Amino acid sequence: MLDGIKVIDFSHYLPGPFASLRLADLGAEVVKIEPKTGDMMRKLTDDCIFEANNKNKRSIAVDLKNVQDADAVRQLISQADVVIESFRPGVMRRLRLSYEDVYALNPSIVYCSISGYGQHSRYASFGSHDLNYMALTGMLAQFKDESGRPVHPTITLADFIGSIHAVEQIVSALYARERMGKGRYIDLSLVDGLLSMMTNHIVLEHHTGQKNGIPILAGTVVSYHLYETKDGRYMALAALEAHFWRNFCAAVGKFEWYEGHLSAACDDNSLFLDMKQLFRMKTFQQWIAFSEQVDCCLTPVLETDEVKTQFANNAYRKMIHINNDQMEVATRYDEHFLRSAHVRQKSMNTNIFY
Ligand SMILES: CC(C)(COP(=O)(O)OP(=O)(O)OC[C@H]1O[C@@H](n2cnc3c(N)ncnc32)[C@H](O)[C@@H]1OP(=O)(O)O)[C@@H](O)C(=O)NCCC(=O)NCCSC(=O)C(=O)O
Repeated sequence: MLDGIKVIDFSHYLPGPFASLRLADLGAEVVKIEPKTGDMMRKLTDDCIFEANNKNKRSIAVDLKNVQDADAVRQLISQADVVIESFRPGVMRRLRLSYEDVYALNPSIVYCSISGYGQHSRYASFGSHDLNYMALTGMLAQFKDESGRPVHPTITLADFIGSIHAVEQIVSALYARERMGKGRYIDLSLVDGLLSMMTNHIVLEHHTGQKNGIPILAGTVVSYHLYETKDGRYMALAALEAHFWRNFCAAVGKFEWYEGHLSAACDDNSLFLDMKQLFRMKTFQQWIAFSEQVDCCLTPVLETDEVKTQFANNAYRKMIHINNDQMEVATRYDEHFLRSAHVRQKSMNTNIFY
């Protein structure tokens, strides 16, 4: 879909690389510009993480502070459609690779700067990471333990949402360029991307005082809740509509529960106690078997190593697959793409990492 689009990607860590991976998987030709010392993600974590976020791209290692290397990169940019960078604001200007510098070389460029706080805010010069963005947007406050302490997230939501936000903006800018003949600059803040996911929480609290988002989706009713099984695993029941709840009640032989569809998930409610007891009567596997028979929005809460095996649909869609002995997760479903994707491309010169 993005065949013929050339992306020069200076970004490091996760948000920019995952954005350019998505563009590569959509057909763009991506050249990753790395420092000669390597991307930080190579140093901070396992190689497989670097590979997973940078497959399907070419890569060159250059010293951007060296005049010859910088000129070679400018040459690449002059023929490119998109530039992505995610340094602290000001870095690209010092390297003489700011939007204005690049625009002078290639006025139709779509140039996306990814940062924590935007390019010009009071906080722009501060370094920052996913945990900071989660903390500053109210997102982290959504994950608390029973004593009210925030739980350290084990997924970098701001990074991933920022990547998708960047792709959305870049693809829109490319589309606008088709119609109007002009590129543009995108000032993409990871906080902004995450904040937009807090829309419902912020709006609802402002207008009604209601905390923690839409109550009916936040575990407050019996039909939309997590239940523990006999063997200590969990099932996610999301029978929001009356017909799903009816199906559930019928399948467990409890027609008398029907009226309690949206009753409170609290221990004062005998129906909730009965539901908890019911779920503790069967094992996780027995509830999985039940969930595959009854159309009631019931699913197992899977561990990471189970997502491929315990939900047949994930295997059927081939989003997770083994390619040349490497575990891969696709960025989108497309039968043709999945057959041909992820062939590692050849390096551009002798300085390359792969
Ligand atoms: C991630 C950062 C905190 C890292 O901060 P720093 O380590 O202090 O790096 P900076 O970006 O300030 O500067 C990078 C420096 O490396 C130099 N540099 C970079 N590439 C090159 C090459 N190829 N050659 C020579 N020099 C280079 C660049 O010129 C800068 O030098 P000087 O000009 O001499 O300074 C920051 O980049 C940042 O806030 N970025 C925006 C938001 C972001 O991406 N956050 C991380 C999300 S990922 C995440 O949260 C996570 O994974 O965890």
